[in-house]
Amino acid sequence: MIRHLYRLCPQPWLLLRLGLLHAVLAVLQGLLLALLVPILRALLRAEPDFAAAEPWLFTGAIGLLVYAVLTMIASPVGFAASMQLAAQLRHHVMRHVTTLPLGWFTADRKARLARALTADVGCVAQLAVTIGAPAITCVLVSATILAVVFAVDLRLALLLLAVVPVAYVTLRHAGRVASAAEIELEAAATEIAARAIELGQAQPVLRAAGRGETGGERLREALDEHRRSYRRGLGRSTLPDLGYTAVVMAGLLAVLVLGARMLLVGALSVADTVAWMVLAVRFFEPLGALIDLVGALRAMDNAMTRLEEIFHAPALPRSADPVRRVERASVEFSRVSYAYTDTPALSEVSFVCPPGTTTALVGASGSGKTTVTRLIARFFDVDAGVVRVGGVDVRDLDPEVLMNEIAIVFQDVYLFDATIEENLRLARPEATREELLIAARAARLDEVVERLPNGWQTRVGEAGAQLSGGERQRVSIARAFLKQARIVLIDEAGSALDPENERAIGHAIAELARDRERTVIVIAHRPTTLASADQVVSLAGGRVVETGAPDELRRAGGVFARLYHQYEQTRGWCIAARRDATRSASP
Ligand SMILES: Nc1ncnc2c1ncn2[C@@H]1O[C@H](COP(=O)(O)OP(=O)(O)OP(=O)(O)O)[C@@H](O)[C@H]1O
Repeated sequence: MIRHLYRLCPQPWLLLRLGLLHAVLAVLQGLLLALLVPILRALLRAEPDFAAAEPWLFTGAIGLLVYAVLTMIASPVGFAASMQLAAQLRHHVMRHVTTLPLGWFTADRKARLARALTADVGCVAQLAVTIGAPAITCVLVSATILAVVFAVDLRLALLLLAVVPVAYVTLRHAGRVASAAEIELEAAATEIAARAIELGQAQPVLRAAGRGETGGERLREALDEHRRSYRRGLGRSTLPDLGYTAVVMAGLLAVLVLGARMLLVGALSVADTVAWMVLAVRFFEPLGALIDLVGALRAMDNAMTRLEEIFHAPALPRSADPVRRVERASVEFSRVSYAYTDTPALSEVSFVCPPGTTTALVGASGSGKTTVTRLIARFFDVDAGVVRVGGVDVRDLDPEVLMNEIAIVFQDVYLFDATIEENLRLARPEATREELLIAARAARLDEVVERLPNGWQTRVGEAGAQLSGGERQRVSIARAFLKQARIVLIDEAGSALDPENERAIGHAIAELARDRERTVIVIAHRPTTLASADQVVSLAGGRVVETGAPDELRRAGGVFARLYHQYEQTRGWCIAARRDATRSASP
């Protein structure tokens, strides 16, 4: 367990100091109790010898003073160690998960991550101090008393020692049972977290289906299972816990009976018998307390194992000598294949986007367009082939350099619950006010900001809920401008936006593409975006079926021509529908 903790906590100095402090306190406590032997021998006799007891009493008083001071020091050290450990662990986990491929983030793993950052880190940081330290004290107090008794009376020491292996075996068994119960309970708690997240995310769907109130069955099942796990765990732990307590109590009873018998037969003096009884009680008392600590220690060990599982999730490999400069903003796919599961999402995909051009990716739903953009941003690594940015394999590029070169405009833009300015500055925190305004103007975000009650300081709400989908996308496009990334990946909204957002976003994308320094790759749905692209890459079933200039492909009458026709028709219907709606609304 200590090795476990050391592996997880790379700077364990505070913890080490705390452990040492508690070890000293425990040994001191044992030695102070040992003073009882000479003190009682001097005082419990027909004519008490105060002079003989005096130096021991004085030593005891000094010892108690030192003990009190060390106890006072231990408390803030424990608090600081717990805080430091929690901060280190959380930092460590967060740094690692940012290097994981996006495929790692399944719903269950996200729930596990949430539990790891809250419950597991909290458990390790708190228990290492509140349970680890008392456990050291319990073991060392008993060990010191045993050593003292060895020095005073070998027979009594051997008697105490005889209890230790039996207690150890029963304690180990109780610990194992508690550990298994904790693992089961934590799995049930993680399931609750996953179902709660799912219930929150699925609210719009459930309400649309009229099941807003009844849609929580899966969460209810998870809660019931948690309750059952808890009960099962309690049931399983009761007997081993009682077994251990019985061993300790039996040991204490045997020792007390033997002490009384030795007194009666004259083998022990009254003073030694009283000292022996006190030492025996103080030997067994901490041993007995270990049963309450062992469950918590096992829980802490399990939490560390779960944290380690996250650390063992393989990060995207980093080149030992990464390329730190991208010369050209070109993007190239060379016979790229990729599969999320068994079915390939992309097969042998090849195309080139020269620097400063705009490439429109088209294809039916599920044809692999989003996967292409994810591979450029290296959310995952290809199974075969190579993705190159500026002529360099993205796996050889420094991840930070790659991310600096790329800006992504998703269809569903996630905004943080902060002000609109803070959300924009995420792209470049050091940007000047002037740069912020230029980016906002280019993305037509300035019109949105003007309308908001607190302008730039308006909070956008959780996940940006205060803004419409189109407005959120404008924030995302403004981020791309502000970042001055040379490669921009855009997933244009497929569903119809309101006319104002549609016009604004159309202009903003055209503005992005106008810059001849910038390479734009857009999953395009709007005929104007398609028509203005330098080239079109048509995908079907994860393969490239056509590449060429939009006009050429329209004349060729293939996949692109069909899709283009469909998009035009959809737009036509939308415009007609809007016109009808406007007419019927007018008096
Ligand atoms: N995270 C994932 N896990 C498993 N399979 C996935 C995942 N994401 C996409 N796929 C599968 O990979 C294939 C390509 O998906 P992709 O999202 O790239 O298509 P797309 O052309 O962007 O579709 P759409 O236009 O509907 O967004 C599909 O068969 C899809 O089901």
